[in-house]
Amino acid sequence: MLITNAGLVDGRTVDCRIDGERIAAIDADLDPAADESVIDAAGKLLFPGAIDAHVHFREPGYSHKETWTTGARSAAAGGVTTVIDMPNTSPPTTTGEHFDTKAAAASKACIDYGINGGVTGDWEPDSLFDRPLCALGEVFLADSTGDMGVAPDDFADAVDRAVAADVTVTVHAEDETLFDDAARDGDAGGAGRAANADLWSTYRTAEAEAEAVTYATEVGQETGADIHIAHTSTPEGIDAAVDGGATCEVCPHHLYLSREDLDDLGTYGRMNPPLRSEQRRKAVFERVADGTVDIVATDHAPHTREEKDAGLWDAPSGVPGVETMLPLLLESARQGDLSYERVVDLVARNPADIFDLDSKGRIEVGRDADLVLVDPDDAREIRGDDTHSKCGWTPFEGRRGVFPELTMVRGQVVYERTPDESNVSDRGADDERFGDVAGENVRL
Ligand SMILES: NC(=O)N[C@@H](CC(=O)O)C(=O)O
Ligand SMILES: [Zn+2]
Ligand SMILES: [Zn+2]
Repeated sequence: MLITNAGLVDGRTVDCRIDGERIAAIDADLDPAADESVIDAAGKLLFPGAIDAHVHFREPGYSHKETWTTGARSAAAGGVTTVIDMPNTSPPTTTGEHFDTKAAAASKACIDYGINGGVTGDWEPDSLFDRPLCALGEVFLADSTGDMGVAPDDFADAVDRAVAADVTVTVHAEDETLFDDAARDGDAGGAGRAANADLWSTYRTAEAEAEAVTYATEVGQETGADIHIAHTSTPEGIDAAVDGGATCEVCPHHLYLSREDLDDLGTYGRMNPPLRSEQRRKAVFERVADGTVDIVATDHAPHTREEKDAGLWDAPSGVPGVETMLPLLLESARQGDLSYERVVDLVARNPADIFDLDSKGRIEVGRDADLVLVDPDDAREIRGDDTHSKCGWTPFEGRRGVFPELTMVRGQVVYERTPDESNVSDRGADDERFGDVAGENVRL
């Protein structure tokens, strides 16, 4: 297959030949062979497939929220060609046997995936490290969905094991002892409690994040571990990660939403760590735009509407995001708030480097043909109804995103949207098609 006249983020316009699963040639002018299919990409941008290093695809155990089929389709429709899945499923991915159960579920995905191992008081590191893990984590320094919080000493022991196995440790960094319990205990409750969603941000303090990041990086420096801090939500957390020699990640919701959105979102804006002030959000965005932050990943954490329609203290934490990450970043690039090169660094190049995905993350001869074709001017309204996650809602309703027209995993088309000239239509089932390629574990 030949993709012709494709714009790359470095400013070149190239033809790109795909042979089997790999990129075979990139040149200004390649002649199509007699039997070669050609995609004319004139006016379009070609990106390396995005790598979402932080998703919760929920199987096994919570397939009413998401499955590997629906999660992977949602990813493909958003230009994500590789995901790394977190261990807070049921059973949790804390033993070799439980890893195998998840691997069987993941084999239904139409995109590639890594499976992380998890840590609890009764995990089985021997059997777990025997399996093809992508990374260890997220290791929860505070309880979140799944109640997998670990004590600091258990964390340090787990990091030792990860160093011995030469595996990166992804950390959920919040220090529960610094939560503002008075915010929770003082809430009068009663009707309309969901309107108090801002209390979640008061409760899970910014200090709790910065303190836990510092602790995790200290353990990392003592042991020589590669520490990756998940979902940093504050400038203080990001700076503590950088100062401590760790890599760090920011989620789209902490980039594009703040406490000011909670009146509208209610419990649909409850996640861990929580939304922060508009001032902090801007400081986080600056650090993403200027290269301080290593990656953007989604923490795609779907829950059903029924589950979210509860009082603030009962609703589950987490929001979906795998389908809207690249579209939101491309809209920021369209607006001039981020460079296209930076977008590629954040969602492809850097996650590939941090998680040792050697065949991914760059458009280069010999690498996997994980590719995303985009019309950079085609911004559309984001609507939960149009997304493919089983949960069917998005915290970004009504915002704009630049969605892919075509997504390819190792040379196979996994998502295609028929281009629509009117530029005002929705994305909808009629003009979309999914391929049924089986994804592969990136560690096999
Ligand atoms: N972020 C969240 O609020 N929720 C995540 C768990 C997590 O990443 O902490 C989930 O699995 O629902
Ligand atoms: Zn987390
Ligand atoms: Zn998470």
